[in-house]
Amino acid sequence: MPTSYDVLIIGSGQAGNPLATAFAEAGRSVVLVEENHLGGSCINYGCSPTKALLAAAERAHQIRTAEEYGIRSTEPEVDFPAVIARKDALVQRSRQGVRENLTQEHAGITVLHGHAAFTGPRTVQVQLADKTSREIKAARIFINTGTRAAVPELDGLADVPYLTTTELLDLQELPEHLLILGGGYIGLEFGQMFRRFGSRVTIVETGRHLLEHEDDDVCAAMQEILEADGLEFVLGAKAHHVSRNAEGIITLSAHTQQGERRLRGTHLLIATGRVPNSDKLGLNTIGVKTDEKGYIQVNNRLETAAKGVYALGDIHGGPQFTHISYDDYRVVRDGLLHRRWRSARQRPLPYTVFTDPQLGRIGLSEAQAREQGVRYRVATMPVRTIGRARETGRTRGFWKVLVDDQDRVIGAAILGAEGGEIMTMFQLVMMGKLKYPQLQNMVIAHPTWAEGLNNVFSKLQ
Ligand SMILES: Cc1cc2nc3c(=O)[nH]c(=O)nc-3n(C[C@H](O)[C@H](O)[C@H](O)COP(=O)(O)OP(=O)(O)OC[C@H]3O[C@@H](n4cnc5c(N)ncnc54)[C@H](O)[C@@H]3O)c2cc1C
Ligand SMILES: NC(=O)c1ccc[n+]([C@@H]2O[C@H](COP(=O)([O-])OP(=O)(O)OC[C@H]3O[C@@H](n4cnc5c(N)ncnc54)[C@H](O)[C@@H]3O)[C@@H](O)[C@H]2O)c1
Repeated sequence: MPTSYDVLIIGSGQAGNPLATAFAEAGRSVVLVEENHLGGSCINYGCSPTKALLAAAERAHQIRTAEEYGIRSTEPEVDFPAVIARKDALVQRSRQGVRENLTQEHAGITVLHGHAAFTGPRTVQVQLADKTSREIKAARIFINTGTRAAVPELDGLADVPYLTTTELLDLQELPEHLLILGGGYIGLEFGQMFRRFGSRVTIVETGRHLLEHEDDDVCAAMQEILEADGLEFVLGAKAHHVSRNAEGIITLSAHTQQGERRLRGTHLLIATGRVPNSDKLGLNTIGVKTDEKGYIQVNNRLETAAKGVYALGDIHGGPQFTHISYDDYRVVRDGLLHRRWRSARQRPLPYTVFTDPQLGRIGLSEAQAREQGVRYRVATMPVRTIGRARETGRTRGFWKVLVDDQDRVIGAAILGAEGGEIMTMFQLVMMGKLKYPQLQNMVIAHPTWAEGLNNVFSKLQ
């Protein structure tokens, strides 16, 4: 006999956890099934651990460059296991926090550890960790199962002990030379991190520039900055073979426009995107549709083709960010619990690449504005013109802001110190539909990064 609940959540991701507590607070019986760690990828092997390690890498960089500020220092000694232990402690605390929130601070939530798969309409079989199974029925089912690293078809890869970010985050020895396949978010964040820990790093990317969705000038500036930090790039490269010799040296062979390249390293990180965890969910038994990559198809209320079944977060194809998954939770909570439906397709898309300096992005890029036929003007400003930048010695990068023919901001790419925070100011400007002359004349405390808002529009093309 299946056990019945009002709500079943599959996956303890960024939408599933708050959804469980919201339904429990509204008096519904909730069961949440997680096959791995509570908290999903962001907490356990995504955003938080990465940013904890990036902070350690930045500290090493600051020590290394302290003499530029008149502070004498020696080359920092990176105690890599200690760096990993600090990250682990943070992850443990966050995971524990999620567990307590679900199981102690909210009545009415049952947490099961196991793998869930559909066996019929609104019915799920859970294979529990102790090898027993449970059948569960629920009036509403929410799929929040996220993604895992995509592994490309590459001759020889099966015989090479490659890493994805999950394994790399638990490494105990610092790679001597890290080869990274893929120059996206993960490639750049991990690349700079390991370079600063002391590894040699080579990034191999198929595209002709990094960060495929950004404007050429932004990508070129990012590449220049990272090259100055000592990262090496092989762009426009088609990797076709990989092998490892008896000494543990990995050789990655790639066709490039300059001819064949054979790149040697001690470790290989695969960072070529993600694939959805939809393949072992039994979706065909209930008629949930997926696209050709396996992402679940949903409407703007996040409903799947099966009645009463919803999909939230990365599993419906992105954009794949924690804040988007969390907003999916808000869409469903408001719609189902408060009868206030809002479209999940109409929302701003802010994001930040956490390199140093960061790239904060909101709204249209210049290429997107052009493609969409939007009339726009561009303002750019080197970060070094901001007083705060010169005082703190953080002068790298530039701000790029687009305005429409009504003088309203329609997009920003902030490559510079605190790029994510400054981008969020532009997001507020866009929300408030402010016109750029209002920013030029706004009284801003001196000397802050925000003062750039006064000046960025002085060179509006
Ligand atoms: C290295 C890395 C760094 C990142 N950094 C950032 C960042 O800085 N900022 C940002 O916004 N985003 C970042 N992301 C992306 C972010 O982690 C995800 O977009 C976010 O976690 C949303 O995930 P989700 O809610 O869809 O599901 P997830 O958090 O992925 O959770 C899905 C859960 O479902 C479980 N599960 C899967 N199948 C089943 C099943 N059949 N039964 C039971 N349980 C199941 C999984 O074990 C997992 O715990 C990063 C990702 C990675 C990999
Ligand atoms: N700061 C953040 O918000 C953050 C950080 C990390 C990850 N994430 C999320 O995680 C997702 C996954 O990150 P990612 O970096 O793996 O994916 P990505 O899609 O950002 O980048 C993958 C890159 O790999 C390249 N590539 C694909 N196949 C290749 C091959 N065979 N050889 C060489 N290059 C190849 C692509 O051209 C692309 O540039 C991101 O899309 C993002 O949503 C976000």
